[in-house]
Amino acid sequence: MIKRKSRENAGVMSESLIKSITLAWILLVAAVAGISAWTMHADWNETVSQTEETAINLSLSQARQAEDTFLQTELSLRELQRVVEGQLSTGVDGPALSQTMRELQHRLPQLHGLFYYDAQGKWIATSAAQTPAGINNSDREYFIYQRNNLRNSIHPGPVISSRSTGDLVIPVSLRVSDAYHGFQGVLLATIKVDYFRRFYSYYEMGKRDVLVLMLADSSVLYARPMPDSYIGKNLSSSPLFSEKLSHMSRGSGQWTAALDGKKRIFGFASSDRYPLIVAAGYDTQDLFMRWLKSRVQDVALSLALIGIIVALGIYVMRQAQRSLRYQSELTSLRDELKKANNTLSRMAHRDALTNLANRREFDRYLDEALTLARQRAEPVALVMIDIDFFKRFNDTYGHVAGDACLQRIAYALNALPLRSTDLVARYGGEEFAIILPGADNQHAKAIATNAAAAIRELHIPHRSSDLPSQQVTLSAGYAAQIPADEGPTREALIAQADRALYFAKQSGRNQVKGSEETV
Ligand SMILES: Nc1nc2c(ncn2[C@@H]2O[C@H](COP(=O)(O)OP(=O)(O)OP(=O)(O)O)[C@@H](O)[C@H]2O)c(=O)[nH]1
Repeated sequence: MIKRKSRENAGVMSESLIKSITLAWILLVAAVAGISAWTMHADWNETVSQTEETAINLSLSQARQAEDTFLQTELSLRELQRVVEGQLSTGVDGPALSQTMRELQHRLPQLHGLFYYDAQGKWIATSAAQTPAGINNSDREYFIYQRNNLRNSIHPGPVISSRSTGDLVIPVSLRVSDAYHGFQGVLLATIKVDYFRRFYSYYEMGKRDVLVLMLADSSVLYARPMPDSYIGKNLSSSPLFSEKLSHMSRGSGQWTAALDGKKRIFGFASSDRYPLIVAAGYDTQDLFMRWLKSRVQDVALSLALIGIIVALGIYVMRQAQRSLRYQSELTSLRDELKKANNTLSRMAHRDALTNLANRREFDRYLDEALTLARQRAEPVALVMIDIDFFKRFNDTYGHVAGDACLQRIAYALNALPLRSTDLVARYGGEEFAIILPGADNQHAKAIATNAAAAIRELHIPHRSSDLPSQQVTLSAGYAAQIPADEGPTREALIAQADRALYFAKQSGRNQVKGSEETV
């Protein structure tokens, strides 16, 4: 029972230890994985914000560059406007104006051409080598815009294909008015889309990164590295126009480009002077792959660390299981040893047949009782008991029955109403003894008489007994002494009780005699 309990305890302990190790292990792996993931996440966020910063800076510089390009163009147009408006009353000198235009164009590499159309859209002057005949430009967007708009401001329009050369150009127009603000035609400068194409090609960008120049109405003027088919595309569905530009002139963010449906990290800037916007977008997937490549070492280190922890955890777990197994085996070995010790100790002090104290224990206990009695000046009594005609019982009923009879007698003696300090022992063979510390003759006689009666009450048949009851009986002799300093010794007390027993036998058996009767 005790053994099972201690095994159960060991089992519960080992289970909780394994649970603790597993929990600590999982927590450690989770902590390392969490810290690594958090570090990577923070690093990626830092990369994104740096990229946004770069995108804003690129957009700003390109917006400034576009602004300069348009400003130079505006200054040229203003100069031409002054000349044309000064000649309106006398009639515009087309060839001279064309010459001025050629000189101006020569100074500005972005210019594709300069033109003046009168109020009906007829070509009056151009920087081109010759004025094409029969072409009318009154249907162009810029012409209609300037005719209907009294504001004296330049108007960059959506990209068109030049009617003179077929090139893609950005038209920048300025109204010509007379003194009464009457419409007197349109001055037009066309800026080569190729100018921006060449300029944007100087920047090192990824294959899927974009740099886009747009008008404020969201139409594309040029988008690098997209083909020309993207020019003129309307991007009003982009978050750039639907959210960002409504409350900021420059900024950044991540969104899916309306241009081609790819997710990018954007920076954007709009011109303060002209309705122009530049956006630089870095492909999120490309950036992530580049970032991941640069972090391969960190990822490998984190994975290696987690691997080491997992391996260590498995090793510790195995060691713990092994030592727990050893511990459990040791516990059960200890239990078995304890049990064996108990058995040995019982065997050393107990009689194997009757389980009463044996002769060795009898001697020890009687010595102890005598020493104690000597110290306290109290008496010690001893009752010696011998079964009557037991040889005959064995002869009659056999040795096995004799053993059983002795066991029943021992049980009955042990069941007598005795004090906790009294001791019943098997003295030897069919002889028993009762040590009664603190008992006088009277007490000892009572116990001996009770013992005789108890055996009689067992009614064990004994047909070869000389006694008329033909049942097993006992004879008992008792002696009580207050031990003096020099005696009595154990042997003396035993001898006294033995003499009384001999007297009881002599007196016919089945009776109790005291040592006082033998004197
Ligand atoms: N069955 C059995 N018999 C035992 C045991 N120990 C001693 N005896 C027997 O007890 C008998 C004792 O016989 P005796 O000493 O002659 O005494 P008795 O026959 O009882 O005669 P009285 O004492 O004079 O009445 C012997 O025959 C022993 O063999 C035992 O452990 N088991």
